[in-house]
Amino acid sequence: MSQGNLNPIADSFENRPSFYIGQHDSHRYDVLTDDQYTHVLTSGFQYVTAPITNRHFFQRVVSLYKNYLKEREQWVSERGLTPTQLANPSLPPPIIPTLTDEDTSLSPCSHIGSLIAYSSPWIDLCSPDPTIASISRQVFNIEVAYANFCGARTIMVPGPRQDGDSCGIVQYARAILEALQVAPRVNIVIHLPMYREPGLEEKAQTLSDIFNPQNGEKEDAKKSKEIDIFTVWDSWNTIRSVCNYNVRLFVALRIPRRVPEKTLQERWFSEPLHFLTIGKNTFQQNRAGHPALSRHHQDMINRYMRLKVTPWLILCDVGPSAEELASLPDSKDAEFPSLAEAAKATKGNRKPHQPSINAYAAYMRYLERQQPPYSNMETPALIQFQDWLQPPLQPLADNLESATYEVFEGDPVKYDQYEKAITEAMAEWKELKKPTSSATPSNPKSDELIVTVAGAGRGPLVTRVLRAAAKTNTRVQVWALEKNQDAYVYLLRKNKQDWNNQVTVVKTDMRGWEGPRLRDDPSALTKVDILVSELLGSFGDNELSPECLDGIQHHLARPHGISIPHSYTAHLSPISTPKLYADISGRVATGDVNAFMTPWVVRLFAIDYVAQHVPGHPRFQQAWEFVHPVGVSRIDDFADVHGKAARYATGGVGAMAGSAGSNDHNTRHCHLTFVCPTRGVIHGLAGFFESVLYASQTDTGKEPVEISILPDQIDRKSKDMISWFPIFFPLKTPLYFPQDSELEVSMWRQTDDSKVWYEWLVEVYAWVGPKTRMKVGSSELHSSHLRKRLSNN
Ligand SMILES: C[S@@+](CC[C@H](N)C(=O)[O-])C[C@H]1O[C@@H](n2cnc3c(N)ncnc32)[C@H](O)[C@@H]1O
Repeated sequence: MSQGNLNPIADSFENRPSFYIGQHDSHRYDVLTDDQYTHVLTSGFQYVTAPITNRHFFQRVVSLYKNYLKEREQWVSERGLTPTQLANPSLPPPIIPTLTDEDTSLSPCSHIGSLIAYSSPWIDLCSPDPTIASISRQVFNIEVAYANFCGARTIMVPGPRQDGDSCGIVQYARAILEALQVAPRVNIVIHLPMYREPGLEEKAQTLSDIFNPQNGEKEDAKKSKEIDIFTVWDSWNTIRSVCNYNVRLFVALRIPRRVPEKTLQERWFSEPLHFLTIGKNTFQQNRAGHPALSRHHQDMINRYMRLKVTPWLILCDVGPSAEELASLPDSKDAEFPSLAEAAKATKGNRKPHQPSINAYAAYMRYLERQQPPYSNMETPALIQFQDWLQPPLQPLADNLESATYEVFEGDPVKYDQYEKAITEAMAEWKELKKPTSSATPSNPKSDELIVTVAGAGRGPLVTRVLRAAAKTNTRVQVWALEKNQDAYVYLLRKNKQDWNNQVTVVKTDMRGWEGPRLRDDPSALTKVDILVSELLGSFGDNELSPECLDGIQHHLARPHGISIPHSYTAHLSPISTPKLYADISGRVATGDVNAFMTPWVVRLFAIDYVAQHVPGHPRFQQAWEFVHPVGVSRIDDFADVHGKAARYATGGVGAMAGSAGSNDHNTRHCHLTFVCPTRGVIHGLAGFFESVLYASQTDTGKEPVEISILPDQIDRKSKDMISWFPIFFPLKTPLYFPQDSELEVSMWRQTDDSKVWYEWLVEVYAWVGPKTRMKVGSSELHSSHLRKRLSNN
């Protein structure tokens, strides 16, 4: 027998996502009684579905419709209606009367919150027959309103039975939109298969099957042999688009018997999944005859369970069956079991009449324990950040708070990489026997390197500079510059307490700094040998690192001076992210009118990268690059001639109307082509950056020291680095693209000399012949509202 393990690093202490397992019976027509409900819970489930109406209501609706058909015949025989008059669409339609207590066993009970109300599968909201469609909508509205009255929080609605019939799907979508208004508090969850898997079609008979069976046969004949695995997603996309990405609209995804290809799995991963439903026929039997899921199923479920809001699981038609529940003994009898019952129960190590644990639920519990434990990147705090929109920091315009610096400092990976880069730079400085800027005519052999940390914050990079110097046995004079007056106080204190007063702390904007002074002769200015800065944003240059470094690079010793970082690049990839789109739409509705014109910092998670990697067109593509120091700077040349106090003017007009063009060298433009073999919809562009902190100057084969937040590079270049989340450039309107399309992304980094901002546009081209592309869609030109000011006042 296994003993409880008290070792906190033992397996049993590792955290994993929890499974919340429910039970659904497609042949259940009434809400479970209290005893039945308890029975299901003790069989290993945590919640159940409950039909909103029962067979009595179904019969009533069927009779009503039959009577209506008879009535129409009477209109012909008794009132003499001609076929033309009978076809008049203004003839009275059948109206479903309100529910009676015989029509439903759902009521506002204490556990209503743990019941998932299930709307009737026999209606057909997509029916081409206007009468059946009308009856279906009426039934649906009656059910939704009643479940809402009872206090149900979630209503599950069987999805359309077929895709591709645009008329039916749009009718269905409209009905869902109405239901969201009828029930203003509940979540509506559409129960859909991942794809139309042959043999797993919905079996429940609908009004259309009863009254218009020939329509169904026609549809069957239309079905092609080839399976298009994206048709269900197409239907879902129509439904949620008609419902304006309502945040109360979710998917219950039926897990198929055959796990589909990754592209489809990822597409559903990005959608608002509330439930994963698994039918009995998805399970296989293992050698011992117990239910089990294939490795592919396990991997897919494990992935979906990593979502911030983990989907709930519903096992369908796996028991306890309606018959078993109907034959439960009276709860009083249960207290007095027969001898045979008592003996059986003792054998099964349970109380008499206590049900045995359901084999399917037990297997799911086993899978719950088999999930990989949460990794370092899945701490509760980091999980909370998933898909959470933050406006980007503006460290130049705003002064950061201590707590924000503390968050930066919590990530050792960034600082380790910086330390590595500084160490290499110092070591190679010696190896290459470069002169130092501390050398003077009176002390020409001075080997002290002048190192400046520009934008020192609370000083973590200064500490790393000192460590690198100690490691490489390099004598240094360190300067720490910071424009944030509060952080400056912190730096002064740190200098006394931790750095032994060996750092010169200056409160200044780096662009206005006079430069370092010689220790031997403080009246003389000198140059910087190594300039360390970390002014990088999620898109590299979006926190104005290029402009800030422009203003200090003239202090760098030429030709030997080194900037760490040496360079940085911005990268893009188009993404589907319905949840972020819904979130941003909600912000616009509540007054943030520029939410779609804001590049958001966000830990992208429930997203689908729609572009595939093909030769010449990777999934993540570089937008542009900045390299430091810049070899020629007109401002620096001007200052050399006229002195720093003289104001540089180009005398020209830059690329922007009204600008002089003094910052035009920091504008950028890119035009990128992404290839999408499968169809889909995009909601914006994911942005990333990488940076070469230091590239060896001695050994050309040596790997540069880099940091990267690119999903396909981060593990190689700076594993587990959490200092930066990606950036998201949203699109105001979701942009649909057909299969075999190309997404052409244009982006600009713009400046008018006083501000910097981004503009972006996406166009869709579809291949319509071996050599012909046709433009089939475009976004509008977006321009970032949060323009970064180049001055901090
Ligand atoms: C992203 S923080 C990095 C802070 C610190 N180096 C670290 O790694 O924790 C950037 C810092 O640069 C400072 N900063 C930004 N622009 C500056 C400028 N033009 N002159 C001086 N400091 C600046 C900000 O106040 C902030 O403290």
